[in-house]
Amino acid sequence: MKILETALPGCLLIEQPQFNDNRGCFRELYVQQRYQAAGITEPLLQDNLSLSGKGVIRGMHFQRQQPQGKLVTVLSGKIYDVMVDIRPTSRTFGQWQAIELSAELPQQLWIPPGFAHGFQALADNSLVFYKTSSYYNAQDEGAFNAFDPQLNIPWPVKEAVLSGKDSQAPAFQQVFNRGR
Ligand SMILES: Cc1cn([C@H]2C[C@H](O)[C@@H](COP(=O)(O)OP(=O)(O)O[C@H]3O[C@@H](C)C(=O)[C@@H](O)[C@H]3O)O2)c(=O)[nH]c1=O
Repeated sequence: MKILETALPGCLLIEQPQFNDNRGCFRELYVQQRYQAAGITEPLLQDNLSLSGKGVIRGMHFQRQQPQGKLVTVLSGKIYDVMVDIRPTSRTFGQWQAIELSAELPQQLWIPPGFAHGFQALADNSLVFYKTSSYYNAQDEGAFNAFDPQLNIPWPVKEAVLSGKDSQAPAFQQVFNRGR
């Protein structure tokens, strides 16, 4: 397993070994001991799965009191995954990074607690599996608008599909009451 640092401290791109043979392939998605040794020490408590058609944007989401670290794996299709640093004392507060994850490559993304997260599906049937370090709590959820001009995230698919909730999400500055 190869761990690659990203531009945002704490966010990691993980390259996993994949074993191919005449039947197909095999890959371990999470081995607690190994991930803890790689610095992902949070217990991963919940597993989530979402399926999206091309153009779907989910985000930008976070939890306030119980921030969720997320270990993201794409099982089919391809996504443009975006993380935004919302740790109040971070020197990269308000900065974002995007990484493409495809089911064709044995990669994962670790987004630690303290980041907002969202993605756009770049292909139909994009199946995204992610483990989280704290439980989902609808009352604790926060969101800001994926099209916030301050962040200016260049979502690759122009015909975007969002939930009603996400399309009405407030601006980044309105949520955090400060700029970058
Ligand atoms: C996220 C989540 C949603 N739900 C429910 C609430 C709602 O009825 C339905 C769909 O919820 P949402 O519209 O919030 O789903 P979605 O937009 O896919 O939300 C997810 O987006 C990505 C980017 C993340 O990072 C996740 O943490 C999560 O916020 O599923 C749960 O029961 N448990 C969960 O953990």
